[in-house]
Amino acid sequence: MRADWESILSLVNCEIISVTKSDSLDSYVLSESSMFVSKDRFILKTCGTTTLLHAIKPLIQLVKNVCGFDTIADIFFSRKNFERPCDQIAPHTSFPEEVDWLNGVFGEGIAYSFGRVNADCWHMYTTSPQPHKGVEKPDQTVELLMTDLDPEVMKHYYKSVSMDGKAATKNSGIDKILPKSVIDEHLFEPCGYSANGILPNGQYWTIHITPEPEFAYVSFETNVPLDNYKELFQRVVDVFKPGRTSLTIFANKTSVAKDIHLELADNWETVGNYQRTDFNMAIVKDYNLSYSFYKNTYS
Ligand SMILES: C[S@@+](CC[C@H](N)C(=O)[O-])C[C@H]1O[C@@H](n2cnc3c(N)ncnc32)[C@H](O)[C@@H]1O
Repeated sequence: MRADWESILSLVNCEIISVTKSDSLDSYVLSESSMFVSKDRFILKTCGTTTLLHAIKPLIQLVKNVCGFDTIADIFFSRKNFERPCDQIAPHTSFPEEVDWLNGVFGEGIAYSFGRVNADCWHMYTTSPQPHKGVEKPDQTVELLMTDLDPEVMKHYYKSVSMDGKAATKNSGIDKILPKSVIDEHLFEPCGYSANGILPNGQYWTIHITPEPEFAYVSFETNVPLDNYKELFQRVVDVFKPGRTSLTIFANKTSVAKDIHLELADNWETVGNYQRTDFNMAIVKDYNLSYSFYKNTYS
């Protein structure tokens, strides 16, 4: 199986660094982010100039060959606007190009852009409603994409400061964000950090840090089910102290987080030092979705 994953990932331009397995989830730290595989879900997160969409067709074929599954309950592709779109390789040179490519595989889909398309924004593609049922089990994903990072805070993610990944996890406070997680982390040479956290029942979180001041960036993602993410948001921004961050929350109709969007709209205009500058809500098939953008008023 590992050889199959390696072959798919080679098309994307990334490699497996390490693997952690629980009874319901296999978690992979990659050279360019992370991959999570469970019985009924596959998540691939990449960065840089990787070509993530090249994984889709071989993945569909692999799942058919190995598991006999031939129906996709749902798919989501999302990303923030690129800092340097001209550095990207086809089919990732623009969101319309990515949408055309995805439509070529899945038929005419649904594409949205949230936030300010002339500044910070977040693009999302999913398939059109299908004749079969979508994901019925509770499903939620929360993501923070952070920029304007203080070099003092980013210093933990340099080999010259932290001896290894474990030291960076502890010294930075990442280990306190979702305690009791089994953490698989990697500190790159000379800098850069990736971690996957696993909790029971297929729950995961993943953090990727690019600390170089010219293009510093941190991403946090989890599927931990909560009916309010305010404390979690606060814990994440307390660790990374970004000047700016997006927050996206996806939750389907059976998730405990399904009504969080109303709470967000009414009560999350300011969270600690953070002031919301953009807020969009949408209902996409069985999912409630919100996009918020915050600025640190102290930075
Ligand atoms: C954490 S990794 C990949 C995660 C990616 N930034 C994301 O947000 O998903 C990126 C950071 O590791 C550093 N790095 C060092 N060696 C690397 C390698 N062989 N592959 C990828 N990143 C490497 C980069 O300079 C950068 O600071």
